[in-house]
Amino acid sequence: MESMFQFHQVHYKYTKDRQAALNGVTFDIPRGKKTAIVGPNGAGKSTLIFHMNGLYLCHSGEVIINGEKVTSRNRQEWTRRIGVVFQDPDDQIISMTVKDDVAFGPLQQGLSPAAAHQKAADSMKLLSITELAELNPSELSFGQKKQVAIAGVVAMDTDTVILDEPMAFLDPLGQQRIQEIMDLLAASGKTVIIATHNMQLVAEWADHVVVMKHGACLGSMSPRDLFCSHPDLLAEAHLDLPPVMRLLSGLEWEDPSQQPIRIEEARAWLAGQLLWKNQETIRS
Ligand SMILES: Nc1ncnc2c1ncn2[C@@H]1O[C@H](COP(=O)(O)OP(=O)(O)OP(=O)(O)O)[C@@H](O)[C@H]1O
Repeated sequence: MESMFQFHQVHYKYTKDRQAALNGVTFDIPRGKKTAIVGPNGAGKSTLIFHMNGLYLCHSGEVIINGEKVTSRNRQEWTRRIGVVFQDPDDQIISMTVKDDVAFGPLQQGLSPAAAHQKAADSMKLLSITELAELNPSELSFGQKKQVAIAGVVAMDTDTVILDEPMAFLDPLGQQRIQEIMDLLAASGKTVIIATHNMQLVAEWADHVVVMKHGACLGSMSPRDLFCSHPDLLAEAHLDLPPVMRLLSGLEWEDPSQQPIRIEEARAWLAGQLLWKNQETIRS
């Protein structure tokens, strides 16, 4: 599997007197797949994301994007080529109207104003936020601002889209719409990466998962391997099983000799039916 991102022993400290936010992080993220970065608060997920589009340069180690090392010379190119939706939309929204804000990224990429505004209109339609187009972003709710920030990145039509906590503050309909858009982006061959605390979303949606804690990568694997074979890693990162898997982990036979098949296999099979039904069938 080809890698879109390779992190090798990456270190990053915000200030000299504080603990490193990234402390020798090594992992790969596959190209053209759906990856989730998980971990408790302060694990370093957002800091990792800031390294994925050249916004931050690591203090030691290397970040390789699409086979090319990120340096001070090429970092700005990655900012145009990798679309990132920040956790806080207020860090991202800068224009006086929603439509200008959504068109900002395509304009920065060099599109004509007419082409950029067409991309913006298409993107707002996709997110069902066309009615917000003429408003000033400062008048919007947090969830609406998040949708505007996502529309701005979708309008850039980059090969890789990274979303930091894409579902935070969205209502169920808004969450469903964003998940559909994440699927649409992935189905068109893009690499889609999210940082999330939502383990059900990881189980249902991701092909690959990176587990972070205290600025270190504890593991990089498929969700199935994480949830079925490495519950120890979940516990170490203070993460929970998805609700369906929690239910299955309570499944016990009173007399183990009466078990029709091995309990681990039964759980894995059921999880496969409930969570990974759209993905390759679970190994028996
Ligand atoms: N601007 C900053 N200045 C100083 N320290 C920072 C800054 N931003 C983050 N940190 C520190 O870096 C570490 C990693 O933070 P980061 O935001 O990357 O974690 P996270 O996994 O995204 O957390 P969350 O799930 O809460 O969003 C934390 O210890 C945090 O306090």
